[in-house]
Amino acid sequence: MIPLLHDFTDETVLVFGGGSVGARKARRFAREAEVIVVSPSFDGEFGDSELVRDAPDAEAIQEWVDRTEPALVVAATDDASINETVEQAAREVGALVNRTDRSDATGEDRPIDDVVVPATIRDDPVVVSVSTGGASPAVSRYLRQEIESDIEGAGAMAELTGKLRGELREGSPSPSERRDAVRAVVNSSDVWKALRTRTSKGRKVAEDVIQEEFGETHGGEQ
Ligand SMILES: C[C@@]1(CC(=O)O)c2cc3[nH]c(cc4nc(cc5[nH]c(cc(n2)[C@H]1CCC(=O)O)[C@@](C)(CC(=O)O)[C@@H]5CCC(=O)O)C(CC(=O)O)=C4CCC(=O)O)c(CCC(=O)O)c3CC(=O)O
Ligand SMILES: NC(=O)C1=CN([C@@H]2O[C@H](COP(=O)(O)OP(=O)(O)OC[C@H]3O[C@@H](n4cnc5c(N)ncnc54)[C@H](O)[C@@H]3O)[C@@H](O)[C@H]2O)C=CC1
Repeated sequence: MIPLLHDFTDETVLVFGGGSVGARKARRFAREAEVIVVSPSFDGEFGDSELVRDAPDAEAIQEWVDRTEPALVVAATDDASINETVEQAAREVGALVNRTDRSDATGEDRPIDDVVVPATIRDDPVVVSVSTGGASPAVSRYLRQEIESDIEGAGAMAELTGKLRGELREGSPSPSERRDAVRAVVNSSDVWKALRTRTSKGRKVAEDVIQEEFGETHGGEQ
């Protein structure tokens, strides 16, 4: 399986099943997409999702999919045959489908076939995702917890170097000088330390690193 990032802004995610799994997926996608959850009962927090109380049969499931034109359909009911119907309806319209009751782990012949939802750590705009390709979600959860503290400051670093590379692009450095300057900032433990301690010095420390880098680059070989 190959990871991709997908922008769900202005898109619809249609979730069937309002149990704890449906709720978890709904909360995740509601931060960006319009989420509609269809289920006869609801258990948990669904974020900003629209909740529709209904126990749709196959025909009604297809109608929901046709009407809402979702980018992604999540099958999260506790009924495998309903989840199968949801998957078929999603495929009918070319939507992505997430079968929450599928994995490659069991050795049974029920492959994932489409998308899995990874464990995710955010320090915006940085996002780290962990997947076991469906083999063991508990491992994804464990690694997510392990990695959480490692990426502290990464969001601030991405924002800072994003700005700096824009500024360098407007200035005179060549693309290779620019790359070296940005790499030097990202590799600098002083900059990371400044960003992690949230003193406002991060930018100043980064500028010093760039200054030093250009001094060396101009003096040495390219
Ligand atoms: C294939 C996949 C499809 C999908 O849902 O996208 C899937 C499928 C299944 N999960 C099951 C069980 C559990 N899932 C979790 C937790 C998470 N599951 C997530 C994703 C995925 N789960 C996809 C693969 C991801 C990958 O590639 O690793 C996470 C990462 C993301 C999220 O859901 O938000 C989230 C952690 C988030 C976090 O903490 O950060 C725990 C842990 C716990 O709850 O403590 C358990 C209990 C322990 C265990 O069983 O391992 C079962 C068995 C159900 C049963 O036995 O009935 C199935 C179905 C099956 O195996 O048949
Ligand atoms: N991917 C994951 O991370 C995990 C997946 N699972 C799988 O996900 C499934 C759901 O798990 P839970 O949320 O814990 O189960 P649950 O039993 O709490 O929730 C199932 C929901 O589906 C609803 N439902 C039943 N018929 C429906 C229909 N025709 N249309 C729409 N909704 C309908 C029920 O009312 C209920 O709200 C489990 O069967 C299991 O296979 C379980 C744990 C983790």
